[in-house]
Formats: sequence, structure tokens, C-alpha cells
Amino acid sequence: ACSFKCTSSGKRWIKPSGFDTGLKVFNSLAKQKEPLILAREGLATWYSCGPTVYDHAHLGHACSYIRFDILQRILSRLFGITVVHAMVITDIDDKIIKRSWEENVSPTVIARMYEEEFKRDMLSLKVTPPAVYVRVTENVHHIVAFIERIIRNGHAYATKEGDVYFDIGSIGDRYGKFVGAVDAQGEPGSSDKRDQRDFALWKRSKPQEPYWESPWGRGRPGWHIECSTIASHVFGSQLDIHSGGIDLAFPHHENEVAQSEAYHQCGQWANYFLHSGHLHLKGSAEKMSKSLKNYITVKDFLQSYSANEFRMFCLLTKYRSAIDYSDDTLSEARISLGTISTFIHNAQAYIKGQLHCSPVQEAVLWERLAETKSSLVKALADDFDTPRAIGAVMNLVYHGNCQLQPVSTSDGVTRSPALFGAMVSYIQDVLDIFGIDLLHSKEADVSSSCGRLKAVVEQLTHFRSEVRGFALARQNSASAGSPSKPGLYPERIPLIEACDTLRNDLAPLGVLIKDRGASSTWEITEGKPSQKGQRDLDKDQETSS
Ligand SMILES: Nc1ncnc2c1ncn2[C@@H]1O[C@H](COP(=O)(O)OP(=O)(O)OP(=O)(O)O)[C@@H](O)[C@H]1O
Ligand SMILES: [Zn+2]
Repeated sequence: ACSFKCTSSGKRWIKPSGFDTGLKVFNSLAKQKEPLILAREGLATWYSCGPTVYDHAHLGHACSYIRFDILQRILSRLFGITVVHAMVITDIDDKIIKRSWEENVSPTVIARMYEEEFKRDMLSLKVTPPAVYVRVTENVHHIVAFIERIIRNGHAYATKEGDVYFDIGSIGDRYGKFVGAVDAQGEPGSSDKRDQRDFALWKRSKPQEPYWESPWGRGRPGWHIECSTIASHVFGSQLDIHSGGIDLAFPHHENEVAQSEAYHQCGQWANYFLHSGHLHLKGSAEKMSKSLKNYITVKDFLQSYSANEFRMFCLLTKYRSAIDYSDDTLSEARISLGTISTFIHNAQAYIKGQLHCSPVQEAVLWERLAETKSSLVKALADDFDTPRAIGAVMNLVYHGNCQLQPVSTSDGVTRSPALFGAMVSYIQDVLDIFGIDLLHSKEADVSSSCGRLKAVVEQLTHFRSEVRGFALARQNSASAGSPSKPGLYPERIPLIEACDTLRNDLAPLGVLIKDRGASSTWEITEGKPSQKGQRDLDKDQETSS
């Protein structure tokens, strides 16, 4: 690779040498899709900018971290690449200090409180924790040493007031890797800056502010330097992937790159920058943001929706796109998940022999399954195209459903349980890669915390089936039936009605009983269950009886 001194490369991205994964990713440094080449075979080093912990985490943060969690899961579980992920926690910053004054507690208390909350929120959203979370305040001595070396390398200077600035003029045309030429409007600061674009590596502390001792006097690190230092401390002079929200590309990542390359004297520090699109409230041009106070916290969200539903919501758009948050877009995700779980449930009932169907076109479905597998891999290798991958799965579910046509009796009909078993396993594996766990969703947590709930439902539905079987028995003599339901014992009809009432009353409580001919199945549903499935079955039963 070109060294730092080699200015001819300028802003151009240098294709790394190493292990070609076969994937293509949109690299913000190259401004286009490029082959993902890693320094070491089967291993990706990955650094991400973490939260500034001064307030609750909102759905914008959730969206960004879930999207990258999905990307990392795809790399590790589908493509066999071990991802080593480090994330910084920004626990010292102007906003934290301001908040601590407002609340009259120390900045450390504010930061620890919201850091804990952030980690809990991420766990409740099933985001895989990074290999390490690293706090800025525990690395200030590394940051000071990092700045000293940049000064020694001739790319930063201290002012007499005790601030240190990065010297953009010293790196020629390299500045502007993300946005091209950068005009002279930089961050406000000391009038001693050599160039308006120069940005702070170290800020002298004002009275009442927290501070650390340094060769330039008491102060604290600038924002960008923390990421360069910590990423370098963990991964050394070279990094495969760096991620963050698109708002971070400039100036934050631009400045991280300038500092790190000036420190390591290398031509290219991080090889790939992946940026996620923003989450907006539908109809709003602004991103959801703490500062704009237009946010929904993760905790509030989880009162009405599940982590699985939010993940599906994220999967339905590409990670780079902006994403509109509204009840409509959320309910689209809920419906997609519902369709998948209904299919899994029906297929399982079919495998067990509780659901009788007309013969299935086996060869067609085996082929569909194989096609789905290959198009899913293709879609995900193409810059992690999750909407296309989900489309392929939904298509498989659709064709599976078309073949599961209930009939009242299946005597002598060929069955295909292995085929449906293969489809169910595959779909569950894919959901598992994406971090959607239908087996351990909210309702399953409820059942495990209540321990015996499932067993109770099992007993109840078994008892109901016995009663229903008794009530649905036919009389031998056709003359004796009720006029509306020929053949049934009229005195047993109230039992059928009582069974229907129980079924209807349990549905809003999340227990969905489906009567399939004389037998019944049940499942515990997520969110508000639809009655449609049962109405279709009722119709089927009426026509068949
Ligand atoms: N609305 C959003 N949509 C997507 N990602 C977001 C959104 N808001 C913040 N992020 C991302 O979350 C990560 C953590 O950001 P950080 O804690 O610095 O939040 P922030 O940008 O200061 O938030 P805010 O703008 O709400 O003050 C960053 O990668 C950022 O890009
Ligand atoms: Zn950063």
C-alpha cells in the first residue's frame, strides 16, 4: 500500500490486498460498491462509533445498531467470517456536561446511568454486544500520547491558550475523502487556528468543567480523536471495517481518517466505511434525534411492539436507505412476521398429521427451496440486500401456503412431511441469522417466566377437544337431528357453542386455537392475533360437513 508520504493517492481509495470474501459492499471511501477484501482470511476487524451517553436511546440509535448487527450476523453466520467488533462509549462531551449541570449530578453519574440503559436497551433488542465496549474516560492517557505523536509527525499544533488543533494544511489534498473539497468553514474555536478547517484534538477546560492533566495544561479530548485512538489501541494501524450513521461521515469520520493516517503514517487506515441511513418520523425531513426532541425511546416502543417486529422493520429496507417510521410501516413488518409464523405453525401441524391436505407437488417445492437458498445468498452478498432476501423467503412461504390446502379427510393421500420439515428448518435458520427468534419471542418469555403456562394451555385445549369431539358426534338416524345442523345431537349443540366461545375469548389473550375438522391445534401469538385463519377454517368445515 501507498505510504502516507505518497501524496499521489490523495483522496483515492486504495483496494486492499488480502482475503476476498466474495461479497460486495458500498464503501463510502470509494463512493461505490467494491469487493470486500479482508486483511486476514476469515476475520473482520470492525470498529463502530458508539453513543454519547447523556439521554435515553431512541429508535434512531436502535435502527443504526440493529442494522449493523444484522450485517455482522450475515458475515459471521452465513459467510463464516469471524467479526471482532469494538465500540466506543462517549462518556465525556459538552452535552453530558450540560446535562449534569441541569440535573445537578456529576457528569460521571449521568454517563454511567445512560450507558447502562443503552446496554440494556441493546440487549432487549437482541443486538449482539461488541467484543469490547471502551469508555473514553478510561483512555485519556492513550489519547494524550496519540496527540503527542501526531504533533511530532508534524500534523498538529498547540495554541498558547492550551488547545491542540489538527493541521489540515499539512496533509495536502488528502482531506475530503468522503465529501471531496472542503471549504473553509470549520468548527468555531480559537482565533489562533492556522486554517478555519482545523479541528480540535484537545480542548482546554473552562471553569467548572471536568479536566485531565496534559502537556498543554488541563483539558479534555476533542470528539474525533477518541475514536482514532481507541480503534488504533484495539486494532493497531489497520482496520477492515468502520461503521456509523451517515451523519457521522463528515466531519467525524473525515477527521478520524486524517488523524489516524497522520499518526500511523499510512496511506489508508480503515479500508471500508459503511454508513447507515437515518430513521425519520414519517413525513419529517429531520432524523429522529435527542437534540430535536422528536424521538421515541426504545423502552416506550417495546410497550407496543416486539424486538422481532422492529428487526423485521429494519430488514425490509436496505441498511443504507433512510427509513420512515410510522404505524403503517411497523404493521407491514408485523404482518410479514405473522405470515411466516402462521406458515411455520401450519406446516408443523401438517407434519404431525393434525392438518390434512390434498397431495403436494413435491418436486416443485424442493426446487423452490433450493432457488430460495441461492437467491438469498446472492442478495446478501450484494451489499447486504436484506429486502431482497426477505422477499425470497416470503415467496417461499407463499408457495408453501398454496400447497397446504386443507381437506376434511386425507385417507390414502400421499404426504410430504420431510419437505415441509426442510422448509420450516430453513426459514427458522434464516430468521435466526437475522436475529429474529420466533421460539423465544415475548410470549415465549412469558411462558417460561410463568413456567407452567404452556402445560396449562395444553391441558385446557385437550379437554376442549374431547368435549368438542363428543358434541360433534353424528346421530345414526337422520330424522332426529336439529334442522339447522343435520345429524348432530341437538342437546349437544350448546357444547359446540361453548367451545367456540372459549376459542374466541382466548384469542385476544394470545392463545390462538384453530379447529381443523374434529381435531384442534393451538399456538401462542405475538401482538394482536388475527381471526382470519380460523374464519377460513370454519368456512372449510361448513362446506365439508
Ligand atoms: N435518527 C437516526 N437514525 C439512524 N441513526 C441514528 C439516528 N440518530 C442517531 N443515529 C446514529 O446513532 C449513533 C449514535 O449516535 P449519538 O449518540 O452520537 O447520537 P446523536 O447523533 O448525538 O443523537 P441525537 O442526534 O439524537 O443527539 C450514530 O451512529 C448515529 O449516526
Ligand atoms: Zn467515531
